Amino acid sequence: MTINANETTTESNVPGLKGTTYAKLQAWVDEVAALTQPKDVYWVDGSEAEIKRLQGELVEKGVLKPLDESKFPNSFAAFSDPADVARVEERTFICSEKKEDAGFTNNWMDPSEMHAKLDGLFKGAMRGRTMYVIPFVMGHLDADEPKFGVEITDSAYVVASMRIMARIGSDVLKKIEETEAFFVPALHSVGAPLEDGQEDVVWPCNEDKWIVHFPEERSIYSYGSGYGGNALLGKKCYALRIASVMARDEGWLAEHMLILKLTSPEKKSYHIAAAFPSACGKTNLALLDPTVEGWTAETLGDDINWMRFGKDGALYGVNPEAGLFGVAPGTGWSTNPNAMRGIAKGNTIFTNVALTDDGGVWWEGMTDEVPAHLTDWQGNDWTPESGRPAAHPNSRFCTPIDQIDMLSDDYYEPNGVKIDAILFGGRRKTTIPLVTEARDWKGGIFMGATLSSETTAAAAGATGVVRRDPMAMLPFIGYDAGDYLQHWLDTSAGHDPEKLPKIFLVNWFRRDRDGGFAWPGFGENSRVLKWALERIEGKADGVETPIGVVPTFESMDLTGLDTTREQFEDAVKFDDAEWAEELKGIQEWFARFGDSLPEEMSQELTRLEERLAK
Ligand SMILES: Nc1nc2c(ncn2[C@@H]2O[C@H](COP(=O)(O)OP(=O)(O)OP(=O)(O)O)[C@@H](O)[C@H]2O)c(=O)[nH]1
Ligand SMILES: O=C([O-])CC(=O)C(=O)O
Ligand SMILES: [Mn+2]
Repeated sequence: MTINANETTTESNVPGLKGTTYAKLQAWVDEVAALTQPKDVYWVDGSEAEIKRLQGELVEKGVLKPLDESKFPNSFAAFSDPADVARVEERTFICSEKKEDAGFTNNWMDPSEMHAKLDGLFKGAMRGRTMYVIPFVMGHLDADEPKFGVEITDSAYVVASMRIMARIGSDVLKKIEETEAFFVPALHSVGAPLEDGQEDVVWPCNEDKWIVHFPEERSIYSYGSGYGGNALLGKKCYALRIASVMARDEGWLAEHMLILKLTSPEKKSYHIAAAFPSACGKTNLALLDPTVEGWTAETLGDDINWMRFGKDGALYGVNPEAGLFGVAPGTGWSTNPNAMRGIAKGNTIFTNVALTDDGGVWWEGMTDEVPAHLTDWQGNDWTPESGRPAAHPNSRFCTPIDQIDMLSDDYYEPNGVKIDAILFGGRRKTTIPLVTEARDWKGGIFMGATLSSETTAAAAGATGVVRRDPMAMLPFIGYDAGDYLQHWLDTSAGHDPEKLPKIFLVNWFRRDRDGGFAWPGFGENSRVLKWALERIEGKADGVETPIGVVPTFESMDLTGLDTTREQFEDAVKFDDAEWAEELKGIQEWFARFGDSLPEEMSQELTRLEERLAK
């Protein structure tokens, strides 16, 4: 077996690294190679020459379809197996030493039993394939304590995607070596070994899927899927599940949040973090085009926010990712022009979108006009009469974040930005008003703890079912959910309440009496953010309800919108009957925590019960 796939070539600019001087890493790579038996091992250097070569190979194999250069330069479309289109929560495990440390929200298996299981699955799993070694860092390489990882994968599509989503390659490896740093070992295989002479398929994967985390070991194993959050292990697996455990142990917060900077007409800037479940509007809000007069927005992150308290007592957040892995459907020139402009610059991998006849891509909501003919994500002819979506509902674009024109310079700040407000939000047709201000910090944590949302296509399983999703972290908390809530309370305890971010609950998805969206959403959400920031400044009115303060018709800047008082009421109303139902849902939810529910959360529930009973 050669150490580098192309070691024997004589070109001077041969891409790839020649292994590592760091014995601990080399030993792990050797051990994995011995187990998985790849045809060769390739160390990813992250260079331009390397990615060009990989893209060429992927195009030749039909894994990537190049798009028309004049429309989407250096961009490609990939099409997954129809059974490998989203995260698989049922197949995701937290294998803590003790079952109770995984909590009731996670699947658990005894770590030694799981290791035995994984050894069996990974044995020979990479036969006939190249094993790629990707050194990566989540967050900045010059952060105080850079968070390193090394992903081993047998998928070149994963390499190409990781190169967009994280900082990878030779600089990272050099720093790991120099500092003999701790790194999270993250092993991925599509689980489709090739026997001698066996032809590969375009999207190899395995029916049997395992997404496994060992929190104490800080290690990740992913088997059987090539898709997004299952396979790009720096993202959900590391930056949320493993990082949430690191954060618990080290006193910080790893959250499923966007970060947005907003500047008022008076040139005062604020940073807003917002936690919404998958496919509930993070990327769209992160790329907000404000419609409200005089306000400007800049992006810092669209999915993950690592937060720490600074010496000054304020909370600082940083986006550890380098790309966007955004939901394509609904992202369009009218709803999200900032995303569209970024994508149009190219260097993008699209997965499971539809193809236009002239070498472009299309998905539902991209343009108002629907093309007369497309090739759908499964390769079939498609016309508007086909009666099925052309793009998969969870189709995605994977684009470097620095292509976003509105990217804030603060994105490059290794220790992050001061967070002024936190929004928790979900997708609810009823019950949850457009925006509600929490009474105080603990009331806000309660809002996050009881957050609920209808399920979406971002995860396999039924969609449209209301479920509780604490801080939008239900599928991503790497330990016990009650301990996670307690950690939010503990890390913030003792801090000056004046310095803590103000918390709001939002819902862009409420329906009006006619069944349509009660609020126009997207860029118009800037009006809601303006109201929230004016509440912080003590400048906007609101009405007290049992759940918190909601805006009055007069307090919300609706200039230029034709929203009537009646429509606005539909969006913001607090409804007794809906809340009688909601309370039951919250009580049932909290009952599931058993002893691990923080005392302060049951106190908050009692207070809510009292206010609702009045
Ligand atoms: N009605 C309405 N739909 C929205 C709004 N914001 C986002 N959406 C739609 O919600 C879907 C998901 O939005 P995203 O912004 O991609 O969600 P996300 O939270 O980033 O999703 P993940 O990347 O899976 O974590 C898209 O189809 C959007 O068009 C809004 O304000 N109103
Ligand atoms: O993880 C993925 O595949 C995509 C994503 O961002 C999410 O589902 O939240
Ligand atoms: Mn997103």
